Amino acid sequence: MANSRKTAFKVLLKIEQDGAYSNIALNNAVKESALSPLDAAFTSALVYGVLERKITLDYIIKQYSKIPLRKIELKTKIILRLGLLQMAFMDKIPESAAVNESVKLAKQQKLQKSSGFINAILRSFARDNCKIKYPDSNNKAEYYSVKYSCPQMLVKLWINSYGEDNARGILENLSGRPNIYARVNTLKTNTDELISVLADDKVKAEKVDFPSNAVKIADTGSIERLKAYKGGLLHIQDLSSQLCAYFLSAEKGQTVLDICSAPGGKTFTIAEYMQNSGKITACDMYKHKLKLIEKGAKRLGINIIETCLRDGASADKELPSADRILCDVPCSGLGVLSRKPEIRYKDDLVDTDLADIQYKILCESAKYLKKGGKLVYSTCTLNPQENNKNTAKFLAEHNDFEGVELELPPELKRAFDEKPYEITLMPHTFDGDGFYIAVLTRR
Ligand SMILES: C[S@@+](CC[C@H](N)C(=O)[O-])C[C@H]1O[C@@H](n2cnc3c(N)ncnc32)[C@H](O)[C@@H]1O
Repeated sequence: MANSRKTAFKVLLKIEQDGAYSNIALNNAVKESALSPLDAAFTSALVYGVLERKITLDYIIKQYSKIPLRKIELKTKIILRLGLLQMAFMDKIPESAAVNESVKLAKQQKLQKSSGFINAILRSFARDNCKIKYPDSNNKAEYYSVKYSCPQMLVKLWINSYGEDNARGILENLSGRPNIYARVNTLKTNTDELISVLADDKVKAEKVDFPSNAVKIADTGSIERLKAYKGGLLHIQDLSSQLCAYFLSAEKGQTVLDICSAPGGKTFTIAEYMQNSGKITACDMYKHKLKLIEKGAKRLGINIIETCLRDGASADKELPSADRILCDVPCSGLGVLSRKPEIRYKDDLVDTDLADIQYKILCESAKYLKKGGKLVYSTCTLNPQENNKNTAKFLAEHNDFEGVELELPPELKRAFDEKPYEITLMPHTFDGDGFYIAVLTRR
C-alpha cells in the first residue's frame, strides 16, 4: 500500500508538472513499479480520486492552513491532497494510516520541514471527524464548485444554460468511470454471436435496448488482445456517438460525406448502416489521423470509405454532392470530461473561438447536401454557444435549409425544452457522453 501512495504521488506530480495525461502516466507508472493488481487498483483510485476532487481537497487545505494555498509547494500540496482524499472519501482507510503514511511519504521526498505542516493539517481535520464544511449553498456557483470539484466558470455556464437540476445532473456524473460500449459489426456478426465470442475471452457483455447492435462491455483489459477485436467483430464507441449515425440514417448505396471523421468511429458505424454499399468520403485535417480510419476500416472489413485530407472550414477541395453529411465538429469536449478528469481544470474550456470555426465548417459542408438529403451537426460538448446557437444561426442565415423533427424512442428523454430538430444528451438523461445532435435538410 505504501508503494501505491508513492506511485500515485509520482503520477500526480507528472500530471501537474508536465501536463501528462492521467491514463498514460498512470499506466506507465504502474508498469514501472511492478505493483500487484490490488496495489495497482489502489494507486488508480488515489490518482483519479485526487484529480476528480482537486477543488474540494484544496478547499479543505485552505480552511486548515495559515499559509495561502498558492504559497504551498506543489509536492507538499499533492501529499496533502492524497492524505485528505483517504480521510474524507475512502471508508476503508483508517485515519491514522492516512496521516502516518502521508508524513512518511513527505520524509521520503525529503520534505522534512513540510512533514510537520502536513501532520498538523491532517490531524486537525481528523479532530473535526473528517467532516467537510462546504460553502453556503445559497452561493450556488461556489457551493457546487467545491462539492463537485468543478471550476465555477463551468458551473455557471451549466446553471445558466440548462437550469440548476440539469447542472447538478451533469456535475454528479463528472466523477466515476463511464460505462464502455461497443458497436456490433453487422457486416460480420450479430449481437448474440459477438457476446458469445467475448465470453470466450472472459469479457462480460450485455445487449443494449437502444440503439440496436450496441453492447455494454466490462472487464475488457486491453481491447487489442481480444479475439472479437482481432476478427473485426466490433469497435468501441460510446452510445451517444452511435446515435449520431442512427440519426443520420444513411442507407445502402448512398453518397455520404463525413467532414471531421478521424479516428473514424462514426464513419464505421455509418458504413455498417449502409451495409458496406455506396460511398463515404471521410475527411480530416490531419494526415496521420486519416491513417487510423484506413486501418480501422480494414480490420472491420469495410471497403466503401475513401479518406480525404481536407480543411472543412475552407472551400479548398471540392466534394461530391451527397445524400448524407455528418459534421461532427471539433469542440470543447465538455460532454466527455469524466473520461479525463484533469481536463476540467484548464482555463480555456469556455472562452474559445471554436463556435466560429464550427459554424464555418457547417456552412462549407452544407453546400454539398442534395435536396431532401440529411445533414447531422454534432458535438461532444455541453455549451449552447457551440450547439443550439450555431444551428439556430445557420437556419436563420440559410433559407433553403430547415430542421428535421427527431423521432425520439422512449429511451431518449429531453433534458430541457429544445427545438424539435435537436437534442442535447446529458449523462443523467442518457447513459452516454454529453452530446449535441441536430438534423437539418435542404428544401
Ligand atoms: C470530434 S473529432 C471527430 C470524431 C470522429 N467523427 C469519430 O467519430 O471518430 C473532430 C475531428 O475534427 C478534426 N478537425 C479539426 N479541425 C478540422 C477542420 N477544420 N477540418 C476538418 N477536420 C478538422 C480533428 O482532427 C478531429 O479528428
